[in-house]
Amino acid sequence: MAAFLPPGAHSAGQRRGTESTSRSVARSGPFGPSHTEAIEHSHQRCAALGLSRIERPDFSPLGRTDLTVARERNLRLYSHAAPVMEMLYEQIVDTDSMVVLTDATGTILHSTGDDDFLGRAAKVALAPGANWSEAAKGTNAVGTALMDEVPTLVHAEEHFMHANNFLTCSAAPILDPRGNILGVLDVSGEQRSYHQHTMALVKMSARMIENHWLTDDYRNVMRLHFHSRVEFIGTLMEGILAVSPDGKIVGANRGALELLGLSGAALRMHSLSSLFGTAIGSLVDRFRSPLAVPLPVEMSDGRQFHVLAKFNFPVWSHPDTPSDEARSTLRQSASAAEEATLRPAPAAEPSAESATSGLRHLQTGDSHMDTVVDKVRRVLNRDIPILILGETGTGKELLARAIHQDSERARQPFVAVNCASIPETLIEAELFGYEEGAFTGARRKGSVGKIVQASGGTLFLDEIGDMPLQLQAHLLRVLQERQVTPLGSTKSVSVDVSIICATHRNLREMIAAKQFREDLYYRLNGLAVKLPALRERHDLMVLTRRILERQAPGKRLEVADDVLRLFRSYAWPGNIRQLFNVLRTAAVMAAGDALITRHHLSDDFLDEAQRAAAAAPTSTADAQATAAPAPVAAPVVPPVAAPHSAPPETAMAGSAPTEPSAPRSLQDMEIDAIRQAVDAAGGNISEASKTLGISRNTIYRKLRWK
Ligand SMILES: Nc1ncnc2c1ncn2[C@@H]1O[C@H](COP(=O)(O)OP(=O)(O)OP(=O)(O)O)[C@@H](O)[C@H]1O
Repeated sequence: MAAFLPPGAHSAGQRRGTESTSRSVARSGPFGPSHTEAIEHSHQRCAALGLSRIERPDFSPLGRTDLTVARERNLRLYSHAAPVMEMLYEQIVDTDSMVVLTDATGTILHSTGDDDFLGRAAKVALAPGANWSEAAKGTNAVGTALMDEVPTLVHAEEHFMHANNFLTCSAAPILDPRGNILGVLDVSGEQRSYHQHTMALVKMSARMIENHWLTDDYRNVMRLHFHSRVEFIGTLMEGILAVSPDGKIVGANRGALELLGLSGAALRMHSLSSLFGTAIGSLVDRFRSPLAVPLPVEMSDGRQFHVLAKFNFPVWSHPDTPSDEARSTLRQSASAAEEATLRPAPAAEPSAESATSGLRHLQTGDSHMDTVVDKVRRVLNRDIPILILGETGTGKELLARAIHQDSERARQPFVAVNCASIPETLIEAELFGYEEGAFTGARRKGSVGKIVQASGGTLFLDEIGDMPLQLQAHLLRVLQERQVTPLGSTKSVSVDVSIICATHRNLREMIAAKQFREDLYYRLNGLAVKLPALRERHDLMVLTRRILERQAPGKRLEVADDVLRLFRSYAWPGNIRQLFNVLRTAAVMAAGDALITRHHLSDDFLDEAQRAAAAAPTSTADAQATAAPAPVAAPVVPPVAAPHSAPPETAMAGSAPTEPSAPRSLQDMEIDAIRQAVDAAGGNISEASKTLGISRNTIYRKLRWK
């Protein structure tokens, strides 16, 4: 008997089905044998985990703050997914259904759907904040799609927990161009609302999000749009490859993997010439013209595709770019060596990416940040592991990316692993990879793991403090031996990765509490730098301007004085991420207006900021003096909020008029004057330099923290 029932024949069967065990899942139900097999495997996993089928729904979703943090962490995913979710919902409106977006751990970030159904769904915790991983909810489309990493339908009684049997759910994982899971898109509905087209819609929608993500990630490198049928280029069915300036394949969408029949890891071994027998120079030549038509190419096994190249990088017009003549000679036989010849000299080609994302872009007038950047620059390319400390949202990942971007490894992958967001049981496999069939639930073909994926490039281990203790020993071994042995394998793979770690935790305290290995700590901590909290920074204005310019390019949005005062008095617990979110909303709300006022701020933020301002009549700078933040860029973990440890600059910052006046040096007063001028000029250093009658360089020099 099928444990699930075809649409329409639900009630009696459903009651019968509630008594079934995993063995009673259909041998071959209406959805086909491979579907049935996947559900059976999932049920076995759930049974092995000791889950109960009659468990009551877990109503302990994330608290509001944790959900906010989860949402903020996944803001980029949501910004790509939101319009697609809306469109998807339009297709299923009034069908007792909802659209769900989860993060990579299965935590629901957002949902949209029919009101009645949202109410029913909430009764089984199918609502934002709840986690729908298999370990939490048993077999379900989101959790099982995350385990199997493929689009997954779970219908009615196929759900492991009986409470969920009224649902039919179609979910597709959303992957980034390097194959990392970003989250899951799901349509869940009343099981009677099952429609066979739903899964196709979900898959197409996930693909749309992935394609947007890829285009966004690689807007500064060449993108190849291809298909075996020329009319499919530009549709959701097309393959997209991202090609680095030296011809390496650095990213691919799902369509590309399917069309080429290659895994992401296999594709990364290819270059443009080994794949399509063509060199990047010839594509640049051909597709420089907007009228160029797709180029037919042939793979070494005889398969034919049509290729359209898109690029917008200035690097190709650089004088060092080979001449057309040189290119045409090289074009005769496109080998990897030739591509290397085509590569412009590294020193002469700052890519468009690095033009907006390198370390210098983090220097926005805050002397703490200048010190951090200065320290980091000194160890760049020296094979010294960097440990980035700082509160959540202070820009740790951004700094790590900037370090990679400015390093000699910039052309190689930057692979980020968030040790806190991967379930503990999966971190080991995720990092070190695994052989085919290494453990239950492993993908059939095995996986190379993030360390190997980062080979030649940078591995960013975010939230390293959350890495389980036994894995710390494994990681230490890998770092010492520079060899990885995938789970279930006896063969080691040599790796060359630059390591950057980050954490908001106090690792020293964790070492004292035996939660973090001291030997690993010293291995990871070649240089520790601490990013200042936003409330400690003195470039709020510049950051605000910069973020607004990004959010509303060319609109020259200004911020009303009282809003700026509010910003300055607020403590920004979510740091730059929170500022970014507040401004993002404000920029949208202010569409058509030139000035951001309180009306454009979300009520939530306004309430909180006003309350904070009322409670603390002095400025944030005053607050800094009392909060005594930790010194920046300390060699090892500095004591967070250690009393009386304020660095000299903090003391300066605390010298607002309301502060009981301690004797101040001429130098302090000079710096105050500069800060005021920079602030009055809205962060515009040139303008401030004119007002003060000193050069821009002098301003930068004076503001640098010594
Ligand atoms: N200097 C900056 N200029 C503009 N935006 C920034 C800056 N620093 C950080 N941001 C933005 O703030 C957000 C958070 O940054 P990021 O993810 O790097 O912080 P984090 O410290 O790694 O956070 P978490 O600890 O939660 O992982 C991102 O949207 C990032 O683009």
